[in-house]
Amino acid sequence: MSARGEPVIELRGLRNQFGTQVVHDGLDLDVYRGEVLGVVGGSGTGKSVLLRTIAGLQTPAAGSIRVLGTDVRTADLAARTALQMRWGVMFQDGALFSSLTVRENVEVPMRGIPDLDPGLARELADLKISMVGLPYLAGDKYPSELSGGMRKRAGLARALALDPEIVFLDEPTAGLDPIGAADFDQLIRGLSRSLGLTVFLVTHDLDTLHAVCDRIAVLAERKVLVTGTMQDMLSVDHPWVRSYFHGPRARAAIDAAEAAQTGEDR
Ligand SMILES: Nc1ncnc2c1ncn2[C@@H]1O[C@H](COP(=O)(O)OP(=O)(O)OP(=O)(O)O)[C@@H](O)[C@H]1O
Repeated sequence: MSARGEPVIELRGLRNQFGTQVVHDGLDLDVYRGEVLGVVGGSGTGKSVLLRTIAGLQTPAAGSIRVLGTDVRTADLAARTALQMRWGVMFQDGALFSSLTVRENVEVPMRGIPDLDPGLARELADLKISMVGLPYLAGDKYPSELSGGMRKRAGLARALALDPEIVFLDEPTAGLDPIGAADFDQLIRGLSRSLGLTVFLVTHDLDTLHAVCDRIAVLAERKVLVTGTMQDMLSVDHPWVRSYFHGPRARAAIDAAEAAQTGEDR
């Protein structure tokens, strides 16, 4: 798909630091409506910090963050609350409340909707649970009764609870076996296409980049070093980018993607 709609996330001059450790400095990034952007980078380059900063869970030291046209840093509380209802976040392992059932977890974001009928909230939650491919009965289960893959799906259902325009996913396939990871990739791809979602996806998983992402942003040297398609990444002359996109794992991911494409073409 074309990755050039209207920008829904615009970062300019972003700076994040913890004490004397500067994680981001002068970071610029645009994310366009309807695209799936994969964010990659070496360990500790600040991928999760970036996600948390955009999603309003962390305050940057400097820079501007516009999401869906609103300046997150200067907006008043009402505007920020309204904005937060237009995105969903899925953390690694789902980050579910262990004392709540899956259905109750999915209902949590709906508590912000005034006068929402409890029966309707339940129906909406069940709809989200089925959208992510969980069996109906999973709604009554507690997170500890689910597999890791099911917990991730439940986390995704909760991120989708309010029909968001943007979804932030932090390493969605980490810890899944290859088949589970491939299934999850297909789920993300399918939902992003059918719902027109913009997806900001932090990952280490080359298969995910191939299967799901329209564009890739590489974090290095405290900023977004480069953005582009997988094809673009292959010609970037930077040590980390070269070793990541040309290493043995990259070769295996390219082979797998080509095999999948051949299967689709038949
Ligand atoms: N709340 C915090 N307080 C202090 N330092 C932090 C905090 N959160 C993150 N950091 C530091 O910021 C840096 C970036 O962390 P982050 O988790 O974003 O990296 P990452 O790129 O997601 O890494 P990985 O690929 O290993 O998950 C790390 O050095 C980390 O220790």
